[in-house]
Amino acid sequence: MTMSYNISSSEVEMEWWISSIPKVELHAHLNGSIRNSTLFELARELGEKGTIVFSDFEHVIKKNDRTLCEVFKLFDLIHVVTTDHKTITRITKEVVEDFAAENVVYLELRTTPKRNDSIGMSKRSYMEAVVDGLRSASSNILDINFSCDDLEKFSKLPTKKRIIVRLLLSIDRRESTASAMETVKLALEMKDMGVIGIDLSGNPTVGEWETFFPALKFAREQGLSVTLHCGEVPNSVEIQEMLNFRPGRIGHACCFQDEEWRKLKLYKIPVEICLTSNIRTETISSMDVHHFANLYKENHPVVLCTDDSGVFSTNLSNEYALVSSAFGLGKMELFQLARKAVDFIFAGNEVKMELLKVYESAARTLEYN
Ligand SMILES: CNc1ncnc2c1ncn2[C@@H]1O[C@H](COP(=O)(O)O)[C@@H](O)[C@H]1O
Ligand SMILES: [Zn+2]
Repeated sequence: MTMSYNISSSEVEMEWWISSIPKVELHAHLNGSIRNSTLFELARELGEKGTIVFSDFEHVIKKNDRTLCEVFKLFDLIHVVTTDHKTITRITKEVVEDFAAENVVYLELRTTPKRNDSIGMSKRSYMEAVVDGLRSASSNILDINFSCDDLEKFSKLPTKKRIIVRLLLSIDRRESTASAMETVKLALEMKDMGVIGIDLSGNPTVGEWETFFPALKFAREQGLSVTLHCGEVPNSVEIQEMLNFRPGRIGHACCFQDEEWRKLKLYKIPVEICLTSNIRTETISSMDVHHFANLYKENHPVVLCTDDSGVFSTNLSNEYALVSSAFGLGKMELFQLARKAVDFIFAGNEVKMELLKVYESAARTLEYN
């Protein structure tokens, strides 16, 4: 008896093709990208020790439809399970290996440095645990202290095992100006460990732009790149202030009014598009009204990203497949979309040149029909 599946052979072929194109991921939160299996394993261990009640945890984790506010409650829960040095090292290693396995060749991984005095964790020791995770990843990862010679070898390394990783330090919107400034100073101290920028994220209904502005301004003056979660909820005043700051990129741009679209396009600020995240958190009601279509049509800089691949059960290949099925992009357009993302990375020209070589070589071997 033959089994019947809902997926056609052409869809399977397309999935395979998408997984084989080199991809660039610019918006991935470390703790949101944790493997489901790891999350359950860690929660079960803490349940056995009596630190948490596993069944309560399981109930929240397994829930599929979550509003944006519920997602932030979930993150607080994930942090209870993940925030110790050993676990942070482990999940960093796994997240990097997972991205490399689907042919992500360049990853800007972002995470919020956390302080927890009760376990001797400072923001710095948290970040050192992340860097240890990068060092222990089994992929041919070019992350820290790479030399130009290493970089030149990159495009010749075996596919699905090679990845360049850079780090962005996130400021959580619950933080004070002093705490945000501490994160920026840490980023500056860790420049030689792959840190290249700052992200502003966290619950968009919490905190004021004025609180973060001094730290973000200082970051930029000191040569760090800045990306902002912008317009996840309607807030015209804040969106305008963020756009006037002229960040290097923004994430989401879901709740923009006409004037804000005009400004975004005038300033040509690249947008990190997170389709599954926007649909699952109901920030956008359905794919057919998603702003990707208009931005893409108008040739505005966009880059497809996962946001929280663990929490939203997606990966970058799946985001490309979604764009193909929802907006009708063919193989050539998908390849060009992936390649164009190189223009918007925060790493410097040497890395860009090497990534372009990866795309040149892929363009010669891939078939587009
Ligand atoms: C769904 N859209 C989103 N909007 C805003 N912030 C988000 C987010 N998804 C994740 N984060 C931010 O990233 C943290 C988890 O990773 P790290 O602990 O930093 O590694 C969350 O606590 C939140 O601050
Ligand atoms: Zn995000």
